[in-house]
Amino acid sequence: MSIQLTDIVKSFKTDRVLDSLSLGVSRGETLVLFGPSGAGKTVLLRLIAGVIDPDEGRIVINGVDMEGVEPEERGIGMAFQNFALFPHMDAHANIASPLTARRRTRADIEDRVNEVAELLKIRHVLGHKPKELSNGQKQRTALGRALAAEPSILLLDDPLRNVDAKLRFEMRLELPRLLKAQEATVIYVTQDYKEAMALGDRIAVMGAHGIAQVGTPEDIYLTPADTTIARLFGDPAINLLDVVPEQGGGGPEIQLSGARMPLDTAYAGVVGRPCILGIRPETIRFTEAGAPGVIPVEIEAETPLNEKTVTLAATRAGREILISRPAGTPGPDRGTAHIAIDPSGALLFDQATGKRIHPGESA
Ligand SMILES: Nc1ncnc2c1ncn2[C@@H]1O[C@H](COP(=O)(O)OP(=O)(O)OP(=O)(O)O)[C@@H](O)[C@H]1O
Repeated sequence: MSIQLTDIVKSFKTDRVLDSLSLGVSRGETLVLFGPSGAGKTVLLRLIAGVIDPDEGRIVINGVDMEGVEPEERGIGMAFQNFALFPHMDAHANIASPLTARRRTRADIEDRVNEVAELLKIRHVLGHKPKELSNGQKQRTALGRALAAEPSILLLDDPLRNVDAKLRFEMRLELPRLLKAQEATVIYVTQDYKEAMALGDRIAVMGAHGIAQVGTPEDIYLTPADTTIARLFGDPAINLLDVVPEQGGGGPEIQLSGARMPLDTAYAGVVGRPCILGIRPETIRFTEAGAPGVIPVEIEAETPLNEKTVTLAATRAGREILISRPAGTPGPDRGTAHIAIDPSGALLFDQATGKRIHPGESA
């Protein structure tokens, strides 16, 4: 492990922001910290950087306990939300500053500055002073400086927050390559789930009391620990319907719109238990009436969403369901339509706690 946090506690007055948090990040891994405002993401980065100290717990970096180790001795590069650029230097000099300090050759510095400026799309403003840069450009310059320094550990606090949507999209595609090429261990904070999924080897989802779930983007998307996390990932959001599974002829099933949707037989233990059925909009498809498990719905509205078309439909009981399909593929007109839900993608959560019910779990 490159970074190992064990039982970290941090309070401000009576407010316990981090409560016994443990987390390990492997060498070369990009770990995304994802969560709502106030969850303690920045506090966690500041603790690792050594700007503040934990009340309890241990921080070990590359095998060395960091207690008493000054921030500048920790070998960490940072780009925080407040840009902290040198105001009298242009963007080029700001990005080059860690390399100049290390007395790298001029040609070396030029190559490195141009490489990060190219990636961050700021080559055209390299001659500008911070006051002539937009917030998004300042943020990218600060990120460029952190990248140029090539630290073995890089802490990035929402570095694309002020960057417009189109650039964010492009950087989501390009940043992972650059971070991998750096071979740095990266902790990357964001509130944008798409950024989290694009950049993270793993994602740590932070809730009110620390880390709610850690896993690969796929783990978090396909098997979220609870309904809150399920809702945070996905656009359109996951469908969540209150249901009570029943015993059918071939195994557990759910009644929807007068039809019967079979559940995986591993869910036999949930018959009679109040559950929430979670269905991702893209796992539902329109189909013909008549086949077993096909559910009739009324189409209410349709809207384009980026590269998808999203349909709002209602069951006979008036429960609304979102269905998404690739834009340009045919869909039904208004009126009655029929849908099929892939049971292998259906998730079940406990109605009382919101926690995901694992297949094979008994009542
Ligand atoms: N120096 C401080 N003094 C008092 N409270 C603080 C201090 N630093 C952070 N906090 C509190 O700790 C909590 C977590 O703050 P933090 O900035 O880590 O949240 P965050 O998850 O990074 O949010 P955001 O995404 O908005 O940056 C907040 O309630 C904040 O008010």
